[in-house]
Amino acid sequence: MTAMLRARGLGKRYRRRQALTDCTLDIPAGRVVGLVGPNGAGKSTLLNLAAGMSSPTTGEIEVCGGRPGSGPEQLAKVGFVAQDTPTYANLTVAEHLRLGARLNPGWDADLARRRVEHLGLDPAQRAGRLSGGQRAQLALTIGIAKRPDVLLLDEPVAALDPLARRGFLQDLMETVAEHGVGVVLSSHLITDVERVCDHLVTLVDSRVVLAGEIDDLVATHHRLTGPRRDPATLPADQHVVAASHTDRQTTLLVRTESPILDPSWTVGAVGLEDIVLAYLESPSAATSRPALEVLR
Ligand SMILES: Nc1ncnc2c1ncn2[C@@H]1O[C@H](COP(=O)(O)OP(=O)(O)OP(=O)(O)O)[C@@H](O)[C@H]1O
Repeated sequence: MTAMLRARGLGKRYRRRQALTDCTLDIPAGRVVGLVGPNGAGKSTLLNLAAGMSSPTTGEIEVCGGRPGSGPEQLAKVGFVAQDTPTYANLTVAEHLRLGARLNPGWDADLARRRVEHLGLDPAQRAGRLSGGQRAQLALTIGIAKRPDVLLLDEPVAALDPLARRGFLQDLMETVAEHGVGVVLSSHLITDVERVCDHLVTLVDSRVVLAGEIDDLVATHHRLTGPRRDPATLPADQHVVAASHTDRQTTLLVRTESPILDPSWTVGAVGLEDIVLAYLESPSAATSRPALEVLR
């Protein structure tokens, strides 16, 4: 099956700023991918490259088997809602939907109308008069109604209140279940990512430091607690992501595919948020070792 997103040595440089470095990814079709990382890590840069809004400085990227932005067929496959949720201030909600219908061959007018009704958006209201969250919902509605194979969403829930956020994520999951659309969404809310995504890509300082199926990532990371010990003495297949010590005790976050057999450790499970935070907190350690890629 054609990968939803495939990148090889992908890099993007803006003058003196390296925004994405040597990014290599293989994301299978139909996944819901959470793209996480600190401010300025390169998330929008990766989404813009995938949408064909900018071109790579180095390497290559394919989305649904095609080069981003390479023609009408490719453009129809990809829905993109940029971070600033672009809408036309002087066009009404209804005019946005008419424009969407005119520009997109696969437009689902019924879905768009139902979603606007459900959100309580006034079709006669100009987009410039909508609240930030309502504008985001309108942009998202257009992205979904286009019926793309892949939907790229740059911080889609950032402007939404908690109820609207939950509603949006539910709608998104329904769309995924009904139409099998793949999604890449960037977010700072790891709990949201854990709830709706099955695949994770973590960027730190322009590099991918952790990528893979979320279930696999959670299954291969463990918290070890035991008598104080130098992490360098661990077996080679136990990769230490984070370490903390008291006088007598050592606590480690390790990644390993193998069972932990050493009886001096108490082994505990680690949630996705703690795993991601550990990688974000130690960017130097993350960049000095190869990114973990767990693929089934
Ligand atoms: N058009 C541009 N011109 C120059 N530098 C840019 C441009 N776009 C992004 N950058 C730089 O590239 C780096 C990555 O930015 P990017 O917007 O991809 O980060 P991000 O992970 O999406 O951040 P955030 O979470 O704050 O949205 C940053 O250092 C940013 O300043």
